[in-house]
Amino acid sequence: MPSQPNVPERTKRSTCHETMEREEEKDGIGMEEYFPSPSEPKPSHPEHDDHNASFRIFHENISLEMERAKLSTRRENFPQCDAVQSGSQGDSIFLTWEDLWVTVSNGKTKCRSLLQGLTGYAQPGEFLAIMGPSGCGKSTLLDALAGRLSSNTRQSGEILINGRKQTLAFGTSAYVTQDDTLMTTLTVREAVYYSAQLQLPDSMSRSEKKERAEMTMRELGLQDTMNTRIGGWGSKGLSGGQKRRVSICIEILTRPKLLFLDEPTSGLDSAASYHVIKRIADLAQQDERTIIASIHQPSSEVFELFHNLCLLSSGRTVYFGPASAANEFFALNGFPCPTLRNPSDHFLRTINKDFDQDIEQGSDGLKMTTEEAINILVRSYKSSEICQQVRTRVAELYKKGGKTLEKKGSQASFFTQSLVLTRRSFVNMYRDVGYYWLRFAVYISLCLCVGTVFYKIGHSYGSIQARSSVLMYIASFITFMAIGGFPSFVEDMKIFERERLNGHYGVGAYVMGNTLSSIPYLLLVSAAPGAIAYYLVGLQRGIEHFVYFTLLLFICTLLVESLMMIIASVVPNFLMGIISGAGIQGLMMLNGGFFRLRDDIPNPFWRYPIYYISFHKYAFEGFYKNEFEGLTFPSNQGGQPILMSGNEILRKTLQMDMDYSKWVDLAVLLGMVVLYRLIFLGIIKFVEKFKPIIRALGTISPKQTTQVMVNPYSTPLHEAGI
Ligand SMILES: Nc1ncnc2c1ncn2[C@@H]1O[C@H](COP(=O)(O)OP(=O)(O)OP(=O)(O)O)[C@@H](O)[C@H]1O
Repeated sequence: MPSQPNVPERTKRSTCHETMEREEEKDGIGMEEYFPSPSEPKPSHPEHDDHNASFRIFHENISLEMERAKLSTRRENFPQCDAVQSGSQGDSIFLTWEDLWVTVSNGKTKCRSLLQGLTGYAQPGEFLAIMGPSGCGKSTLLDALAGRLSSNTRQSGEILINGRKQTLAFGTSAYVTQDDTLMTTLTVREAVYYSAQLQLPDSMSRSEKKERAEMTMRELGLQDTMNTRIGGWGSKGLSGGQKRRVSICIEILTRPKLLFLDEPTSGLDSAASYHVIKRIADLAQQDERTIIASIHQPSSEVFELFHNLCLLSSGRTVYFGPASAANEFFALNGFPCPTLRNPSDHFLRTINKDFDQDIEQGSDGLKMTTEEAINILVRSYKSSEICQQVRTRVAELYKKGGKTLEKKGSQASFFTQSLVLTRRSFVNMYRDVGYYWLRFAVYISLCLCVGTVFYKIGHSYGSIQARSSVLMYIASFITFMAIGGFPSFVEDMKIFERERLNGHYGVGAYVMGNTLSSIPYLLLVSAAPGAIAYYLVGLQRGIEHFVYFTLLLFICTLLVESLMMIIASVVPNFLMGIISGAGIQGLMMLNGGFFRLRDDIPNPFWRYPIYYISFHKYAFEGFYKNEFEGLTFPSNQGGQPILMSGNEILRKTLQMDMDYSKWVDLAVLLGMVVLYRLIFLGIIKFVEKFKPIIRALGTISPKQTTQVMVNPYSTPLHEAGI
């Protein structure tokens, strides 16, 4: 039996791992009884002899499989696949993880282990399948390996990429997540083609990119749905399985060196599953890519495409090794797969403890609970030769080392990325009926209402009050309505996050595309409804006044959208985001100088910082100056008919800053738009940068782990000399 280095004293163990270990032991069945180590002499008994003989054969088979796996990675000259991959020979990626624990804490005392001391590897040319019952930790393992664990988790153990501690970010790997985050308004062809343009190098011609996109779509069986819109809530388009294939298609366009797939076959029928997995397995074998995928219920044909299998149950390794040897491992532990059952079904049924079921073991049909069966397999695996070989391979890969990963990301230029993103975002917006056309209709209706309520406002004394009200309504409420775009921004942010993490484009190009694409629409909603209100109300005549009015309305709407983009990047939740946005705007509106004149505000906090950073101050000033300057109104003071200039009203009655022109107000608002967009850029750029730091703060080093929650296999293999 392989000795486990540095097994700590039981007394030192923390509550969390202690409970877990006790769970393992409570069945009271020693694994040696079921799956003796080949190195241990056993009493001579015909049955034992048979068992030992088959056991030896099993280990020989496994050794052969492992050797075959090693040989495949020793091939020095990886084939050059095509111009796009441009990966120099030998720059493939291998991953090793050792004693990997992931925990979440549900409070001060409770701690739950999602992954418990996993060790394994994934190497070029191989497809590693992660299987196990729902909730066993497959996605958590993928997230941990891809460096994408959520911040409430704690990780310990070592994950090495090419034998070094380095991060996988922005295009060094691709990750097809469990959820399909796609632009619902695009057709399949558009979605894939835009992605190809974003990711593939400028040196490739448009037709080559198109060809690559079409070929990949055909490989994934999407040829009949190319012109179908993806669809989403309220507009049915593709089926779940078709969306899954679009997500995979987008990520394999550039043939990434390391590909993570979380349940790539969910929603697919068995034939589609086979073809999709076959394509991915081909990618691994022919192109020497490293593929790690979590899979539910593969058919036997699909199962045969896996090189290695990692079988998990409640975060523990039930088996890690050649997929072809898993059946024998189960059989030797007394859980042979019935002749007519698919091996993967059999494995999952044996280790799924979510449902009450009895498992029969061995030829005598000894009945036991699933929990007991899992404990037998987990212990048997830990002490087995194959586990030892996996650990040896991990140590070998560690010693072998490899290249430090270069920052990859998109191979298209900033200009191409910005252009494609602008175009894509524009297409997405104008096809979005709710965001675009419904909002437009509401703007038109509201402006018609404004026009009819304040129709032909005139120049009487009373029109001063009416003018102030209508302009205040336009400056605050009409611009406030830009908040309605928030759900689209949240969806955009989800797509951005996926594409950004997979290195499809840079943050700068995204912000540029996002800003440019919204300009035509915002100009339209400012000009058309604005013109209706302007002329029905009878605001000051003159093209200059109308142009200023439209420009100001446009800048204010752009500003509110920019504010909502910032909120969407921080609070990616519809309800919370809309409430936060409304709250901020309400605060700014209140302190913008209309509801209470600046000098009358008693609290200096509202009177100074908030008043000056409130964009409503500049919006009110701009609209008022544009309207009142140059007009005269009769005054009723003392019953004498005196004419009062608009400037006087602004200065004396409304206490507005008249030291600068209305164009300065417009310029300040434009500056605010730029500032808000820069803040948005900073957040999405630096939040990503800070994530590894936040994660690192949450990461417990192996040393701390031994102190805090003693881990039975905490010494790295290479340090242990394995
Ligand atoms: N960030 C987290 N915080 C709290 N619990 C988590 C977190 N991530 C995962 N879990 C829990 O860990 C367990 C494993 O989750 P995971 O998503 O890895 O399972 P899975 O094997 O991929 O399941 P499925 O096949 O159903 O997708 C689940 O019980 C889940 O609730």
